[in-house]
Amino acid sequence: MTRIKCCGLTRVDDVQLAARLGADAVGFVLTRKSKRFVDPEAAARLRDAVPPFVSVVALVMDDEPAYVAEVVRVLRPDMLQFHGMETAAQCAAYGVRWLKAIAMGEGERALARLRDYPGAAGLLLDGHGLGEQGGSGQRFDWSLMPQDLAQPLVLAGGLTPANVAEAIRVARPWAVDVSSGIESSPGIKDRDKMERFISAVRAVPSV
Ligand SMILES: O=C(O)c1ccccc1N[C@@H]1O[C@H](COP(=O)(O)O)[C@@H](O)[C@H]1O
Repeated sequence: MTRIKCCGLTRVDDVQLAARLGADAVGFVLTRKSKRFVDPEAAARLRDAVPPFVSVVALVMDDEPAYVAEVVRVLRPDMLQFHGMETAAQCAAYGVRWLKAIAMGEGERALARLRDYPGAAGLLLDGHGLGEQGGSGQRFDWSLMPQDLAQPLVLAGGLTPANVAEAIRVARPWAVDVSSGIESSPGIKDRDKMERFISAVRAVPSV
């Protein structure tokens, strides 16, 4: 069964809907560089709407260590997602399990970076280019998804209700992560798109 993370939530209703529909994780974007930014206190209020057994992921991107420490203190996320140029040592500095996003915009050349984060709980392959911002709906060549890594891989970037089943068949990820593909506008999730996305993932037979 492919796990599902819905990212970039800014409203309690969307958090509750994602959980009701069966999302395994919800993501809050804590970096001010994003159109989906929520501050640590607002994210903590959203967290209070997350039921048991649904994970809370806090996304940061090349943010100051003091700010990331504040996010950890106020929000108490289950996991941090580093979406910038952070090193493994920087990601590991907070005593919280972490995911590292790998920018797959340059195609095959990006694969070398997958070996740089042995301490990550998982690696998230996103369609943006190195040094560019994620969450922009860009996809990459799913056939580049490695099948021989020990760490769980999360597929992200430009996933939608219409393409996610095919993406899973090609890339065979541990989990998928979606933001813009289930939105009506940045940070505002669309009920119908979220329902169709989660149904499409669940309909793919396990391998
Ligand atoms: O969602 C954002 O605003 C964001 C900002 C900065 C870095 C990453 C961001 N989102 C992450 O990007 C991927 C793909 O998103 P999309 O489905 O293509 O819109 C996903 O992991 C989001 O968590």
